[in-house]
Amino acid sequence: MLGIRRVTVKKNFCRPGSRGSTGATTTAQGVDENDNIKVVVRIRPLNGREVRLPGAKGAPPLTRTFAFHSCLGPGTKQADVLRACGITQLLDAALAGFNVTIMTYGQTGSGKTFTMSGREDILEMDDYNGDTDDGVVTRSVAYLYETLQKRGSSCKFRASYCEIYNEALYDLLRWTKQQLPVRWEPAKGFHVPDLMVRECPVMATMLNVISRGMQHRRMGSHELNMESSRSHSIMTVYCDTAAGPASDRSSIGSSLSAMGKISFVDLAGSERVKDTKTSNGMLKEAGSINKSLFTLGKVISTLADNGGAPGGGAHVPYRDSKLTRLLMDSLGGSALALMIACCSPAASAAEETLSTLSYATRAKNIRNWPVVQVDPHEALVAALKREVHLLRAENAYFRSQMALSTKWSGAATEASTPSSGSPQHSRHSSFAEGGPATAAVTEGPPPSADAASPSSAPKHVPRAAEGTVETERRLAQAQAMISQYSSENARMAAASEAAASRRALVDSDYKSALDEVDWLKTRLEDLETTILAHSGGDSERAVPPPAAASSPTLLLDNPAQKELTLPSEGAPIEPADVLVEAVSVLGDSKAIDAVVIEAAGESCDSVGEAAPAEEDSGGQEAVPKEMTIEDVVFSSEAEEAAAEHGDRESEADSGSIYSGSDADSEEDSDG
Ligand SMILES: Nc1ncnc2c1ncn2[C@@H]1O[C@H](COP(=O)(O)OP(=O)(O)OP(=O)(O)O)[C@@H](O)[C@H]1O
Repeated sequence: MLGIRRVTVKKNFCRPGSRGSTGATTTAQGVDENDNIKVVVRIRPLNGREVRLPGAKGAPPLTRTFAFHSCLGPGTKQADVLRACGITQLLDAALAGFNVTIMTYGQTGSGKTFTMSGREDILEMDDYNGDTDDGVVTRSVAYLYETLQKRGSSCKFRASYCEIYNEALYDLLRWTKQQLPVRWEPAKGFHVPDLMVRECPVMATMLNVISRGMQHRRMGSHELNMESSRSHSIMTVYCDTAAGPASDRSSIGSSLSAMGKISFVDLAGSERVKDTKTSNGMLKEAGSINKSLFTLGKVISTLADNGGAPGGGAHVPYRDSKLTRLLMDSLGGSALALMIACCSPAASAAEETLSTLSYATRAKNIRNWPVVQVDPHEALVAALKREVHLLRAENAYFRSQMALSTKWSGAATEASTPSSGSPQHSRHSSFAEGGPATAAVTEGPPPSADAASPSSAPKHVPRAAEGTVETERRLAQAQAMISQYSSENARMAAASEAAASRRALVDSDYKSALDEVDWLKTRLEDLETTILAHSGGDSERAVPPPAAASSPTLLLDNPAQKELTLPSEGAPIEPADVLVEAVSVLGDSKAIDAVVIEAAGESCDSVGEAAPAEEDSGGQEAVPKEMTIEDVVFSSEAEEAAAEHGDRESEADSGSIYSGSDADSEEDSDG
């Protein structure tokens, strides 16, 4: 655990819906024109098994201070959450045509589901009539219907409920094990075409949707052997406001329908994989959850680093996971977003709490560009502009990736010729040499008006009744650009993937080499230990070994060959020194091609230098001309094997000064 003693969360420096830190003006719906994601922290009460983070007793605590839009302590009631988080303003905005996302984030057991859903199981009871534990979803739904009733306006509500588990998306209103695809369409952005969307003319139907979704979530977790806490759930309420009092529509400035929607997202636990009890089956699950959350983190970081908008040429990896595809509009898009970061006050959760707060702090920097979803044509133009912008950023990203790959593959890429016709070459040529699509995109007319960044997007969409021809022209232009970018990006994505897999191959080779080096080091250390043991340990090593009669020797434990005579004359070399040096050579060069042996101020290479073949005194077989690391290692293995088989007697018989540790130590101490 980190040395965290206390995490202080400062309360309320900017109330949601009020004039924001950006200084932007606030509309009638309490929505800033350039509205950062709102982040609220909720800390749940301790449960009976937990211990609070240590207070100020004893050593002064290390304190990290965070600031959020609002902070709800353990005493906050469920009934107060809507108001304290500014959710009622977001719901009003949804009724006025904005897209709204409310998500809970935090480690497992931190209170995400409690905050979002309360106890949804009781919704299924016949006599349900509201409950003190009701969560954000149920209370929001009640607020929506009540507000409409009070205003006397009409709104067509529809709802869908889905779940992402192991990067597979399931419909919770029509539970089957069938996975649904996520698709992109200019008018809708990323969406799930086959998801069931149920009309909810009355609140009871909406509550039924919620309870049915929860029921299927539980059923899914049973049938797919999953834990619901390991999945992301998204409940969406669509609000199509057709008509109403003029006051409701004044800020929209349109007599057309407003098409708002609210997505309630209960994210999977953010705890790290190492903390999950991972059996083999669970590893994939943890990885997939992490992939979604990891990608969410990357998206948030990229957006936060780019001033909150998907501009600045940075590639925002929305497409890397299903979750981020579906949340694309909520992060740096035209939606209003609220993140409720849930934390545990327990000492055991301090590290995760810190991580959650850091994550939430980054999310706070993301700026969205709320746009009322009013006119279908204008909405389409806005969506296309954003798509063009994102595709352009993605295009630039793939180009940089391909440039890297090209540089990396070097000679191999240069060697390919136009006539080779290999897929690799054709991909390369379309990128580097400018295929037709590339040329069309990069050399085409500057799409300034149609591919403007979100910063130049209209803050409020003007009436769509006029300028239909112009709109159609812009639509056609944007669609043409998108298809160009899409096809080019698809080609480059494939090429980038191929390059990545080649890189992965090399990485894996490199890793194998490193593993081998590690293994060799271990074996060398084993050998050193064995030799030390045989030579009587450190105390004996302090005593210089007796001078050899002729040349330095390094012992091998092959029973048939006990000594290797080195080519140079001089004092015998202590095996441990030789081995230490060998290790350092391996460590430095990561190559197993030489062992430098230092002895008596001299050095000689034992590997690569041919040592004269000699017969040992026993007239046994010749000593090999070269000694390699493998020789040393294998001799160690042979020695261990010999030791295991109680073969030490024969080693002692060989007359080696390093064999037969007992005998040696006696000899040395005598000496
Ligand atoms: N604010 C709170 N007040 C009282 N009890 C709470 C509060 N928040 C959470 N709890 C309780 O703590 C426990 C864990 O909460 P919950 O299941 O919501 O966590 P979670 O973050 O959704 O976990 P997971 O990711 O595993 O689903 C539950 O028993 C819940 O009732």
